[in-house]
Amino acid sequence: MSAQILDGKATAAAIKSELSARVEALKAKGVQPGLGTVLVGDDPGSRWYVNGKHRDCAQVGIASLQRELPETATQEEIEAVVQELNDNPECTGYIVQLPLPKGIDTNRILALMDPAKDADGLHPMSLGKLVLGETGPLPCTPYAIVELLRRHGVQINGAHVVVVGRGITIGRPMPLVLTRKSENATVTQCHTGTRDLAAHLKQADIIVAAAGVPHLVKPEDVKPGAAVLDVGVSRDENGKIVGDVHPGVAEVAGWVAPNPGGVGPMTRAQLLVNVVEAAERAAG
Ligand SMILES: Nc1nc2c(c(=O)[nH]1)N[C@@H](CN(C=O)c1ccc(C(=O)N[C@@H](CCC(=O)O)C(=O)O)cc1)CN2
Repeated sequence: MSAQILDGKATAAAIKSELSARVEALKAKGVQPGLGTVLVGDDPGSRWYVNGKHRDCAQVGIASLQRELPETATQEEIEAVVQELNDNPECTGYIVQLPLPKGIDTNRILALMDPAKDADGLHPMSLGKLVLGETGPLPCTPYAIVELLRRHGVQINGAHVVVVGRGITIGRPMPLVLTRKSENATVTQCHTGTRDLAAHLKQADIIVAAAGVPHLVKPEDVKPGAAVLDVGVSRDENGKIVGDVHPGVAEVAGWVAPNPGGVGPMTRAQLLVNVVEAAERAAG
């Protein structure tokens, strides 16, 4: 038996169509949402993600403000762009594309952003709100994962979720999102230093694989019927994505979020949700 697909492309398209109506309603009140992006350096993957975010904005009626700096940009030059977006009234929300080049203090850049314009949920104040159970923007990929599961009817309430990874955009915030009363999951956080990862994975109703280790999750590690979301990105010698989940897992799991085509497109859609929600909050 083969797993059902958690189709991120189709689900993202549905979310974007819902957002178009909400953007129209904002415009009718005289509010034009505008997403800013800060891209530093020439990593082709980051450029692709940022261009995709602006294509999405055009589709739903959100204005775009694109800022680019060379790989050699200094901390001060990046901070000047962040300050400009903080002060720019046309920018209602923005993101700094990660990772930043080596030598740049990422946490200092994130902390300098106006928290009211944090579209990524990665400002220390937004992460603090998440810990405290207050309303604020959620980090886009954890938000995307919850929404992808919810819209496919996969039960999160009471589920045992094993998250593999501890990076800033997924692994760290994921358990905070899943253990909120509204999601009510029980979470085990694993990472590349976990002893006997397979024993933890075997217990999971839902697996979120975000370690960046090709084919880390193998078919024999997965409980039959579990939902498995592949969020790891490694590249083979031809530049093709190799995920954290072995293709054979689809024969054991009940649900699989493929990579590409699963959580990635949903991450972009949830960024737009954050932009629209912030504009709605500001419009009152
Ligand atoms: N400031 C941020 N930086 C990064 C984030 C983030 O949420 N905020 N997440 C990732 C990159 N990312 C968004 O920025 C992202 C990753 C993947 C996709 C996506 O649609 N992927 C496609 C495949 C694309 C390919 O072939 O390379 C898919 O999964 O189908 C969108 C956005 C790190 N940085």
